[in-house]
Amino acid sequence: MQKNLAQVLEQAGVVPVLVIDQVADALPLAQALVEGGLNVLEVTLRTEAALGAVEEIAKHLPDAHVGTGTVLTADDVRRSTDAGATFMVSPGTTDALLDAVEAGSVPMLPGAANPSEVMRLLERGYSYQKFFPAEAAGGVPMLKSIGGPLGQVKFCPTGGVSPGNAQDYLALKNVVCVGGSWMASPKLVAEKNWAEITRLAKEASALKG
Ligand SMILES: O=C(O)C(=O)C[C@H](O)[C@H](O)COP(=O)(O)O
Repeated sequence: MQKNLAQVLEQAGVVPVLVIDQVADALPLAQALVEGGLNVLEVTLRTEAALGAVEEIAKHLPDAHVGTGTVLTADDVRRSTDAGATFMVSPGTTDALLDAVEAGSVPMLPGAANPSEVMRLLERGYSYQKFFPAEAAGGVPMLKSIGGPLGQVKFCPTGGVSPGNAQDYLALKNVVCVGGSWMASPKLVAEKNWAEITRLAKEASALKG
């Protein structure tokens, strides 16, 4: 169920988490990130422009894997699928959300923040999970501890991940990639500073090692 997603995440390294306010920014932003070596992009469904942005990237940038983030409901699953998202990411998990995902065709990276949530997702077959909010929920020590009894689960920690701590996460055996917004901050996007976004993306992509 998460098979194709696993391959995408294994090569991602760092996944930019994007908040896009204007559809017109989607393509230049995605191009800037891909040029910097980051080709797995999560567009959060937090703005009116998000689905249009996903459509644009999916249609015009075949080198990128574009997914949706902040997927909370069955309706978000349907809208993500219609827009051409190749994966979805949620901050946490509900049964209604998982039911909708499993009835559909687009793989999900569901969110968990503690061992019980991790176990519940594992029971339903999700061995790749987002660890959110990573820093606030215990960061590197928490993931190391979870990796003892639940070593078969691989995580994409997101939330508070930065250039200063990304490598510590990526060095863990149970971390497949990390997510973060630092290389495409709302300020840089508003300024259309694509060159700086590419520079930060290059730095981030060098962290994969
Ligand atoms: O929107 C979602 O679905 C989320 O899960 C939240 C994002 O992953 C974080 O907001 C990114 O965190 P920062 O890198 O600390 O900005």
